[in-house]
Amino acid sequence: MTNPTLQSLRAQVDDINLEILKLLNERGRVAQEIGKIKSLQGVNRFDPVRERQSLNLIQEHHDGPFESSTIQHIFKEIFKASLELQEDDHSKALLVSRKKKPEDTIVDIKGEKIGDGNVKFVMGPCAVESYEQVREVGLALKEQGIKVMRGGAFKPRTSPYDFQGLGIEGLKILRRVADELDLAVVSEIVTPQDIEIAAEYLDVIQIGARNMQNFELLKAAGSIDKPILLKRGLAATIDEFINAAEYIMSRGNGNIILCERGIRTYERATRNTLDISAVPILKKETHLPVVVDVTHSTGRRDLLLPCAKAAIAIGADAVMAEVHPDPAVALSDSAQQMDIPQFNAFMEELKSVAAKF
Ligand SMILES: C=C(O[C@@H]1C=C(C(=O)O)C=C[C@H]1O)C(=O)O
Repeated sequence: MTNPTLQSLRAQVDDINLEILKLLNERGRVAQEIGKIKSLQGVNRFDPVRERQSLNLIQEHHDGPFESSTIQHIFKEIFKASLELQEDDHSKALLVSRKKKPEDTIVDIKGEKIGDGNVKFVMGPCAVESYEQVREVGLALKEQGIKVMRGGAFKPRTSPYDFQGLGIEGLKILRRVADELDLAVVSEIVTPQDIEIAAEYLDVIQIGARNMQNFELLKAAGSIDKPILLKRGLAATIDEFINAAEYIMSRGNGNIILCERGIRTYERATRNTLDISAVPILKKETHLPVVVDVTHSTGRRDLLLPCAKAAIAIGADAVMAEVHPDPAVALSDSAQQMDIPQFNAFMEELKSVAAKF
């Protein structure tokens, strides 16, 4: 049985809620008017002095039962929401967001269109070691009809004593093989000074996980006319990742491919934890194509295929993985690269999966 007093008190609360609602919206409209005036005057919308005055006035009239701090908190939330209302949608939506551009961005890499609805593959050795090594992998890619080859020339390694890459020499090898075999090449650049020269040799410039928030590098990448493959930082949230892409786009370069490559968690069974749900989130929040790097996310050869299948099933635009003619003697990442027969088997299986999506 419902208590009649409780019922009538709840009816009162409902009436008050509606009154508060009406007043909040009225207040919102007034704040919007104030916002328009401020925008005409060219002054900052956020006005902490004014907010302090309002809080003081509220405090003077406040006599419980709520704590003063509770009231201050509630009103600060109202100020914050009013401030957001004053910002037009235009300034709130990021350039990389779907809100800003509903249709998919397709990144054209020498005719290979990433993000056109068909799954693509970006394969190649972890590091460029020699012309012969890159050419052998390039030929295997060609056999499989793959157009885009990856290969590290500047290698940001955890230990300073590990192989650091061949640098510009490595970029030259990539270019030579790419020209000979009509491939496109992706490689990582680690400092803004190298961007211009790298652009001469590469078709896509990669910004690696460790540099995802190297803002000067992002700005430099935004100022050139080359597609950028941006990897998610090892401990970056999706929001930070999206904002890193915004750095590039806000400088004028909208040809960006996002790469989920695993994040650091407590789990040690894999090198990183592949955040597979980041793929549909990024596709929903942004208009940029998304690739999944199954090699770096798992660090395990036996997991490359199942994770690549998952990536395709969940809507990734491309799969990235590492191939080496002889992984056992590779100068980096020998435990996770595929040899050429393994790569061929991997591709055969994936192509049949990709055909279903
Ligand atoms: C509405 C204004 O803009 C902002 C919002 C405020 C509010 O909601 O009370 C107060 C100050 C500003 O930060 C204003 O300046 O009056």
